[in-house]
Amino acid sequence: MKIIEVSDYKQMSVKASQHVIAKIRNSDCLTLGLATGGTPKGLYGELIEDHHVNGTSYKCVNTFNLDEYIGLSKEDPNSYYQYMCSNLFSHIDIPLSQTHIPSGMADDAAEECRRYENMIEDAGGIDLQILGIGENGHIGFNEPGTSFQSATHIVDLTESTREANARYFESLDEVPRQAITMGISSIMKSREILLLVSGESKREAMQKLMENDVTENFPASILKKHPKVTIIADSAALDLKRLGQK
Ligand SMILES: N[C@@H]1[C@@H](O)[C@H](O)[C@@H](COP(=O)(O)O)O[C@@H]1O
Repeated sequence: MKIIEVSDYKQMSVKASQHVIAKIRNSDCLTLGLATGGTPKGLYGELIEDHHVNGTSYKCVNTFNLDEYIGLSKEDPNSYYQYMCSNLFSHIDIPLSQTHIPSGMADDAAEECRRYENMIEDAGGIDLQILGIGENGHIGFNEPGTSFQSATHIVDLTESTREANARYFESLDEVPRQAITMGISSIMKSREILLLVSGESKREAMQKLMENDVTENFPASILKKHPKVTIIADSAALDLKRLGQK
């Protein structure tokens, strides 16, 4: 894992956007894995600005999002579909038909998981996956204890994850209890991974990621086994002195 330390959230977003833009510009056709949450919002803002200023085009980019809440329709303001439209898709030239997010309203959620996993495979896999990390080490919505072999699947969200995400909802009661998420094996199949980590609330997770063994109790630890992971972390999330790296 290569770690790039940046001063703050803005610099993390700028650095990440440079990485993504270079990748888009250097490929004929790119498949991006996208994340939601507060962390990648700044990255998406930078991509939008670059699209307007420098004209980077997304006409040949395909996207697959990591996850979606079960029970929220595409129209729901808290769905990840809406998040992606308002934070990125509506502001760039990507055809919506090339963007993919699991459906949280499928009659048969298990079938939707299989369909989604197959779609990623049929598209030739993910070239670059953007990831954030939960305070408990979750990636996508893969909570501690998730099998490293897991493909796209249905998850019961932990109370701590529901509480962490409650800030986007009117109340904790409104936060869905389940989600569809790409599995750990789906994420690990990506050819490259870019993990973004910002803020003091992620410091403990970052420390565990650096120091702990690879264990299903801390899902992000699997990233140590991936051949091409770059972590861009700000100094609030990194405490390099404590980690003995400075
Ligand atoms: N499913 C998402 C994850 O993909 C994200 O990484 C995590 C951290 O969110 P934030 O970036 O807001 O801290 O939150 C959610 O649970």
